[in-house]
Amino acid sequence: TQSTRPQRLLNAVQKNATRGDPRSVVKAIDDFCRHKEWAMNVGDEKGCILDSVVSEINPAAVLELGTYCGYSTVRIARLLPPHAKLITLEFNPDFAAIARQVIAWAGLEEKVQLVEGASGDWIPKMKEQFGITTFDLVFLDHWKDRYLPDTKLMEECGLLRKGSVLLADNVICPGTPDYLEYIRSSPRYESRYFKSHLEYTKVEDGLEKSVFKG
Ligand SMILES: CCc1ncnc2c1ncn2[C@@H]1O[C@H](/C=C/CNC(=O)c2cc(-c3ccc(F)cc3)cc(O)c2O)[C@@H](O)[C@H]1O
Ligand SMILES: [Mg+2]
Repeated sequence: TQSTRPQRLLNAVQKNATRGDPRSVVKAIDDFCRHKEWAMNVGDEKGCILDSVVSEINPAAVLELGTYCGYSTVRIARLLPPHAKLITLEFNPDFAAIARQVIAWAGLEEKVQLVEGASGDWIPKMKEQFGITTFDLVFLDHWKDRYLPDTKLMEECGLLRKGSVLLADNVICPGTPDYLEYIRSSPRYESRYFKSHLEYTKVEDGLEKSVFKG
């Protein structure tokens, strides 16, 4: 049977990365996507911006929306302090299965809780299911038309505190116009655009970093 791109990406990790070495897992995926098959990981250029935001916040509780193959999950989790937790939501079971193996290869299972299901169903359950009060950082990288409804849902569920940071991928390409309009015009957020490029290409894209004012 034909393999899928995520399966071929996982094979590249298992072939080229060292078990327990997150940096080598990130490099193996970037090499695969740059030289073999493009895939929608945040990538190395935007990934460095993600790294700097994570390091600046030093978060205890992170939520990632849209795991895909686990590239950004590994990028974030490798920088987390001991006892910090990253919860990542993924509703495609095939992608979730690949991501679990990528996260395991990096040796980061202890820091990551991959939850299979739709963000809209799980965001309201975060407190009761995982004992989360608020998130210090949320990385939005799932369907682009879900960024805005899920942000409003997180507000309603009291999952954001004064200083919580939302970091959104792809605000230019493919684009998230309704989310950008909302977050940039809302008095409850301080937003900043980090200009970059679409992963593994020269096309413009960027990350929008928004701090919740409470
Ligand atoms: C229902 C809520 C919900 N709950 C839980 N999981 C959810 C979910 N909605 C989606 N997922 C999962 O998240 C991932 C989807 C991610 C969607 N990402 C892009 O579409 C994208 C595209 C380009 C690009 C493509 C082609 C181009 F030409 C240019 C750019 C570049 C990028 O960086 C991109 O992130 C998958 O694993 C979904 O299963
Ligand atoms: Mg993306």
